[in-house]
Amino acid sequence: MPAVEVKDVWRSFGKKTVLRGVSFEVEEGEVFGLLGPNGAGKTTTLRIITGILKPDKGDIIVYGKSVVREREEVRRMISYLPEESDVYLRLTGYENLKFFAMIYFDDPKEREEAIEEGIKIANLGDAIHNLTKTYSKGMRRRLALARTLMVRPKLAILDEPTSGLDVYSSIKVRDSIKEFVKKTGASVILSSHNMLEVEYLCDRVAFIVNGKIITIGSPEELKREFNAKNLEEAFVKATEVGEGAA
Ligand SMILES: Nc1ncnc2c1ncn2[C@@H]1O[C@H](COP(=O)(O)OP(=O)(O)OP(=O)(O)O)[C@@H](O)[C@H]1O
Repeated sequence: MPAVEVKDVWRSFGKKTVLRGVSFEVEEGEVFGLLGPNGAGKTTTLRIITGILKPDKGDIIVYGKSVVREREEVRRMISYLPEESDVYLRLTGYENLKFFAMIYFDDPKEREEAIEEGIKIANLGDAIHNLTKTYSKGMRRRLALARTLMVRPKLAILDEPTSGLDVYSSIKVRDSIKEFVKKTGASVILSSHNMLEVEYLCDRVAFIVNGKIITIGSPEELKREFNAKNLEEAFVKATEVGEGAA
């Protein structure tokens, strides 16, 4: 059984159809990337998988449970890093982690373990005890990622985890994601515009254009399929075909 089955998902906003029958599967322990031009429907797809948005048609099955019919059960398995996630600026990094651990866990031991895990993932050293309003963008993003992963979800959904970060912060974020998957065996679905990131992190990638999946494969398979030197070239070739066809 796949960890996640996205089945023929459709979604419109007003008259605009944004997702047109999106389907894909993600295995347990797999990092799956959604790549597509601006406005292709990546964030909408991710938000529908989390249950924040409802599909007009279709369903998503997460570890055997339907997002549409068993939303609460699914939500307990998922943790979501939105593209614009921010942290509470009047709290320290540590207090941010504690706050989220308190929302998530009733058991004090589980809470403490999550906070410890969050401190490790954020890897901010003594700055974890500083107010987050003094943090750089990269430090805030690492804290937001820590808060997302520390609760050990079975499925982490990460919307452009390194968007706007410099190369050093990006490397730290990517390494944390890799480490998380290795340690927990969880699945990850992420969206990104960064081809290097996708090649480094993702076992398989879906190219999405105009709300439709054009192709799915490992970075190596996609390069072969489009006779491309790198994923960027494969992406350009695939999306030109997709946009023309749409
Ligand atoms: N709540 C909403 N109301 C109306 N239109 C929306 C809403 N959310 C998304 N859209 C539209 O749906 C389309 C897809 O948006 P989405 O954010 O899913 O794309 P994306 O692939 O994540 O883009 P980007 O790479 O720019 O983040 C866009 O045209 C967007 O304007």
